[in-house]
Amino acid sequence: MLSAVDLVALLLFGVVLLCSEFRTKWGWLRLRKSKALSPANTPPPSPKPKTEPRRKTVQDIPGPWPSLPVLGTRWIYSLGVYKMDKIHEAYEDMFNRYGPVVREEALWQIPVVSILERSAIETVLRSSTKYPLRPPTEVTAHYRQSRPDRYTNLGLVNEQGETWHQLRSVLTPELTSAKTMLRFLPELNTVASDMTTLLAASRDSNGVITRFEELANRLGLESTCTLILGRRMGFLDEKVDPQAAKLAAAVKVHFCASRDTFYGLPFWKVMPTKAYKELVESEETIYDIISGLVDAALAEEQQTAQVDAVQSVFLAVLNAPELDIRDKKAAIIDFIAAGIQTLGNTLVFVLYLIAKHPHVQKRLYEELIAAAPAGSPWTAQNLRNAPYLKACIMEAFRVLPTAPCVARIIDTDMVLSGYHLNAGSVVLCHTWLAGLKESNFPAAHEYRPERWLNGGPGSAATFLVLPFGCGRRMCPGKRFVEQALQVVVAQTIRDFDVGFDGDLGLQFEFLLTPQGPASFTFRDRV
Ligand code: HEM
Repeated sequence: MLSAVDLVALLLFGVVLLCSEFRTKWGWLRLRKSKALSPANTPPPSPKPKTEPRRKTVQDIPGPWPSLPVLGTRWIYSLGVYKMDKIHEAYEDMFNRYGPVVREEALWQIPVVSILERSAIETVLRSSTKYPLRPPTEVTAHYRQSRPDRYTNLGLVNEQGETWHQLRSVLTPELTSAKTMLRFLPELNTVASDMTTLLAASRDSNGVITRFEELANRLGLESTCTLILGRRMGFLDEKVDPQAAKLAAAVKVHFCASRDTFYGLPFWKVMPTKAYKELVESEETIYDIISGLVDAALAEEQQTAQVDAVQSVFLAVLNAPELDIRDKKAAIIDFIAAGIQTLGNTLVFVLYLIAKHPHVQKRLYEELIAAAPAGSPWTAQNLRNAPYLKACIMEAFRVLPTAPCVARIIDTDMVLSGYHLNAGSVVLCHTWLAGLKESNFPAAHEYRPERWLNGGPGSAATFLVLPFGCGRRMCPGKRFVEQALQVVVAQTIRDFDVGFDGDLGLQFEFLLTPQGPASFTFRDRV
């Protein structure tokens, strides 16, 4: 039994820990930035006339209340006000309650500002500097720091500044290159055709596949591995590969644990909570499985010494002279892990929206068979002749994006929707919810791919439909994902009439995900 003194000591210990190395990284950044702008370092302001209204600051932004000492307002997700797996609904509700700017407070009562107005989103995203800052997933950063045997840095997703820039310039040129994607296209055709064979084989007698999301994740894994490792892995074989299932499950747990530690109360910083333990376990499973794949690919590479056209990303990463082998391995692991669920989710959303709009599916099918009759491959030219296909995918990104907002730590002071924010503030740009406002897109809640034809919907799209983020921190997988989706959706719609009964539910798992089981029907085209 703990005595009162023990309890007080424990409490003090917790507070000391929280105050020291476990303090939120962006909190320090914010303090550093604000110090540079503090009165001691800036010339005294010129006296203002008494009548001038007081300028509104971050403290004036409305939001959930009360903000608890140290813990801020994160309790709203832990104490039942909002559900952790429905955070997308929580933001919609908060914007309805408080208006287009909402302030939450993270640990240490650091403000996290959510914005909905197009002009405000544009101001933040336009102000991109040399090293744009995105708030790190602190829990991953914390875990990686505890494993120097595996990681020398926090990885491309979580690093900032010079280190991020160095990783980005060394690791991504091959992945983002148009040439790489062109060389990859024939291989992608075989992946897509294996996917449709798998779909045909997985149907019941009514053509129904009850857990289509699992097959979509296998497609994400197979196509990403083929691109990153330069070889086929067999994850689309009819028999479920236990390793693929384990990996996909670990990625899901990883996203959920990241969500729970990000939005929940930050006790994981002082003791290993359930979410933290899940994160560590999933991170290790992902590392071990992908590391095994990388080692096998490396061994094969040395035996055959072949330089295949589709091995360019793998070789480019492995041959990067500036990097430690731990960095190379971690980068390959991160790329593969980044591709599984993101691509899988997006495929479910795109096919769902097409299935729910038969006139869209009909028009798309007609375009596809005209561009590439059944049996012919998807070439760059065929795909150029399929603008409606691209419009269907783009509109799906607007209506149901996998990444519903873009996060930034602003690096200059700015005025957003009338509030003055200091450099160092964390801002969440809610591009998805903004893209569903009538003022930005007419008939905003309707799935209308036509709006993307003939020049597209104009300026509203530039900063609101950003499925891959924007600027220098934009997703390096963008080109690959766009091409993979085009080929797989084209192949699927050319081979099957796709149907979906009812409505697809949504879950928030750090990403927007379909709430399984997602039941699709795939009927052969006659
Ligand atoms: C549908 C699939 C995907 C979606 C919707 C998606 C979305 C995003 C978004 C929104 C960001 C943040 C961008 C920003 O802050 O401006 C991002 C970053 C990133 N993504 Fe993706 N992604 C997808 C697939 C992939 C794939 C396949 C890879 C790897 C091959 C990948 C690797 C990364 C990396 C490494 C970053 C961090 C980039 C940096 O900070 O410099 N993603 N992604």
